[in-house]
Amino acid sequence: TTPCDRAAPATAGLSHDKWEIDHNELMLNEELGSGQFGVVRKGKWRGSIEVAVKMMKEGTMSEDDFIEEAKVMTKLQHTNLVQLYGVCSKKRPIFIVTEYMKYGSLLNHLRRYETTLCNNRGLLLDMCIQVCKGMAYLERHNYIHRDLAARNCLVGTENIVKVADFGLARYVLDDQYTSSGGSKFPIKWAPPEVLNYTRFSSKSDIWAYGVLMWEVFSCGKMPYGRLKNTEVVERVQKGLILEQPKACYKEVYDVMRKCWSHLPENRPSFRVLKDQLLTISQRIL
Ligand SMILES: CN1CCN(C(=O)c2ccc(Nc3nc(-c4cccc(NC(=O)c5ccc(C(C)(C)C)cc5)c4)cn4ccnc34)cc2)CC1
Repeated sequence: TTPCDRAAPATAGLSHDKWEIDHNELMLNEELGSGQFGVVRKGKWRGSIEVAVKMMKEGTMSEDDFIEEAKVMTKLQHTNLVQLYGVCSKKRPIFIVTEYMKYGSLLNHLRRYETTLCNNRGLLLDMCIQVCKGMAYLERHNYIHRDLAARNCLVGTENIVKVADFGLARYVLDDQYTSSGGSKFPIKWAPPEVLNYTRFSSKSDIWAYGVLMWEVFSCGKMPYGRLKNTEVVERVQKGLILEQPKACYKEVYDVMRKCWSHLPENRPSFRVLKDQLLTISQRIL
């Protein structure tokens, strides 16, 4: 028998609905911030496990569909994915309980530690590779993120970076966020086929990953600066792409440009990208 090389899922041993967490086993502590769905708080589960708890504001999410999907999400387990431990769905608001990441979003981390990080290109490349590993795992499981960006990745101890909120975008009810014409739609991370037909795929995640790499090597700058969404759509349709960040290796920028190929089929897969980035990092580090 092959040794099970993965620790038993943290949700193992729960009630028969192993994705259901008993809210009596949760203790809520300080607020970590608020997102699309309302407040997120730090917490303790079963007295010792540090968790982040998203308290879903009523009417912000199609809850029943999400609870159904949570069963699948809890099975997605990788060192570079923020682990979904489960949900408290027996009462409203529902809670989404995940592993806790101590240093918050990658975007805020890049901005907070810009001076040290921006001079450590090896660390920036390592962060990109970690995100790529998490995304290659999702790609292997035919799972599309739909809102990959530095703001939706999280940083833990020892500069570990994990992809968060994968697939969650499908359950947002706010059409300012879901429709490509809406004010909250992540236009600057969207490829032409998403802007024109909202056609999401792992290849649209690849485009977003290219923008995430640009964010990392720009230490948290806003892509396309202060350009309005309409101006960005026009540029992307014309094939104009983001410029090479100052701190960026030439070979790394060449990888970004491949992620921004106009046609999805001309973009690399995360599996291929991971090997390319590892080869570059071995050559330059
Ligand atoms: C007062 N202190 C200030 C310093 N501080 C931090 O900087 C800080 C430290 C750790 C943090 N950790 C986490 N923070 C969050 C968190 C915090 C606020 C907002 C959010 N984001 C969301 O709730 C959210 C994100 C994306 C989406 C869509 C569907 C649009 C893709 C919907 C909702 C997450 C989630 N986490 C999951 C695991 N760990 C964390 C967050 C912040 C902690 C608080």
